[in-house]
Amino acid sequence: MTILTKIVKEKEKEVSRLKKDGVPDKERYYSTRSLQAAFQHSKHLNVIAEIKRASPSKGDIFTEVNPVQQAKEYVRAGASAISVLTDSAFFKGEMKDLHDIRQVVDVPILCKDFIIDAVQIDRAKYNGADVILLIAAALPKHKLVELFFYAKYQQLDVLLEVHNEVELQIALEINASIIGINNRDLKTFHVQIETTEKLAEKLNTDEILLISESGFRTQEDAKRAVQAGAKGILVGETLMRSKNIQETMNRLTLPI
Ligand SMILES: O=P(O)(O)OC[C@@H](O)[C@@H](O)c1c[nH]c2ccccc12
Repeated sequence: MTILTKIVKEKEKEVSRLKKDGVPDKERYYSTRSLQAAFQHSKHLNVIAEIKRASPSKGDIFTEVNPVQQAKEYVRAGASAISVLTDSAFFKGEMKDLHDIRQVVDVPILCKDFIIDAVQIDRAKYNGADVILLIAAALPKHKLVELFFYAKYQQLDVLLEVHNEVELQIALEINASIIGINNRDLKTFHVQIETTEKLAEKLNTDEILLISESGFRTQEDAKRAVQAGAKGILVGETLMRSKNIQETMNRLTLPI
């Protein structure tokens, strides 16, 4: 069984619990901020800085992090958006992290989770997400379509994540306007920036907002994303391990 299959199985249990208990805090309402508008015409590479305590591929990364302080520091250092891993079973995150961060930062916030049901979209929305992630590899097309439109209806932006040509084709058929190319294969954990370079050729990046995800460490990596037409990069581990977030951000925030 691949790790993705394992995670999705765990999510099925989480969804049944959520449905049974109901989504808490339904009364909260946040107006959402568009990541698309903020990124599409920007003159520099936008960094989506991620709060990532641990991961199945790397184990513990920075479990004692104070997510609110970390997010504030990201924004101070120039992050265009914050990604919060809210999965607890595999990434040691919590929905509360997202909620708490929403109280203190003004940039768009991405709820990074394995969404397989609309109830998770409700929960993300009620906790202050502006953008949700949908992973093409995790869902059949009809389900992707259903969740995509449900998120739109909830006025959320959708980052549709793909890793190969078949998934990219599906994203294009759905008319996704923000596409994330994950350089990491969620089945093998193998990471290569080349994935973005190869798949980006099949996209009109003037019309579709391209985000390159995973594996960014050096300025050279960021340069390759810019050359492929990406307007943003999603960076987790490198920032979580950084001893000087400002310096790391400066290194990655290249002009476009
Ligand atoms: O830590 P990295 O290599 O910078 O990667 C960040 C981000 O792209 C990665 O966390 C990610 C991309 N897609 C995902 C889907 C689920 C969980 C995590 C992810």
